[in-house]
Amino acid sequence: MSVLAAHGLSVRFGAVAALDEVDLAVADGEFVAVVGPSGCGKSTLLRALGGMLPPSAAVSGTLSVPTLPGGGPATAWMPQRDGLLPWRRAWSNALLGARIARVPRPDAEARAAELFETFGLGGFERAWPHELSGGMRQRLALLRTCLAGRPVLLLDEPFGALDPITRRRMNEWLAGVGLATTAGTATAASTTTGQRAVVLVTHDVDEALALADRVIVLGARPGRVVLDAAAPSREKVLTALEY
Ligand SMILES: Nc1ncnc2c1ncn2[C@@H]1O[C@H](COP(=O)(O)OP(=O)(O)OP(=O)(O)O)[C@@H](O)[C@H]1O
Repeated sequence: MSVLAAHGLSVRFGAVAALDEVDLAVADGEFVAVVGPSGCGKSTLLRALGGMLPPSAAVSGTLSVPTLPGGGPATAWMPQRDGLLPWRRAWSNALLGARIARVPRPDAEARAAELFETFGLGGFERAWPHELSGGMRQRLALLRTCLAGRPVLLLDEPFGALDPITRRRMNEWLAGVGLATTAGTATAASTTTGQRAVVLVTHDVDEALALADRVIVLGARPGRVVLDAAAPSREKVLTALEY
C-alpha cells in the first residue's frame, strides 16, 4: 500500500521547469532514495511531497500525501542545513519538532531520552549547537525530525554538509541502528506496519544503494524519472545518471 504518491507531477518556477511528469509511489515502511544531478529538482520533489513548495510554484498533476487523524501533515521534513536554533540547547532543539506536532510533552521527553542514547548523543543534552561536531549536529537534526512523530520522513541531503569520512560513519550508523529500529517503537503516528517510510534525497549513489530499498534516478532538469528500481546495481544507477 502506498503512503505517498505523485502522478504526473510537474512543477515550474516562472520560466524554469523543475519537474516534468514525475510518477512516484512510496509504500508503507519503504526507504526510497532519490538521486540525480544538481538542479534536477530533487529538493523540489521533496518539498512537493511535504507540502512545502513556495506559493510561486506552479504545480500540475496529482499528489497523494497522508494526513494524521488530527489533521496535520503525516510528513516530517529535514532540510539540507540542520536548521538547529543556536540559542536553544540540544535537548530543547530536539523537542521542537514534537512541540510543533503537538506530541504530548511527557511522551516526547521519554522518547527523546531513548533517542539521545540511540543517536550517540547521550550526555550532550545540555550542549549548545555550536559545541557539537558536524556529525552530531546532523544526528540531532535527524533526531528532532524523528521525534515529530510523523510516519513519513523526508530527508534532504541529511549528511551533505559532512566530510566524506564522517559521512560514511553516519551512513553506517544509519544503516545499523537507524530509522527502522527507532521507527518501530514510534509513540505517535505510525503506518500500518509501525515502520516509517523514508524518502532520502542524495547526490551520493553509494549512500542511496547502502540505505534504500528502492532507488529513483531523476534525469537532468526538468527532472523526470529515468530509473525506478528495487535494489538496482551500481552500474544501472550510474548508467541512468548519464541519461
Ligand atoms: N523557490 C524557487 N524559486 C525559483 N526557482 C527555484 C526555486 N526552488 C528551486 N528552483 C529551481 O528549480 C530547479 C530545481 O531545483 P532543486 O533545488 O529542486 O534541485 P536539486 O536537484 O535539489 O538541486 P541540488 O542537488 O543542487 O540541491 C533549479 O533550477 C532551481 O533554480
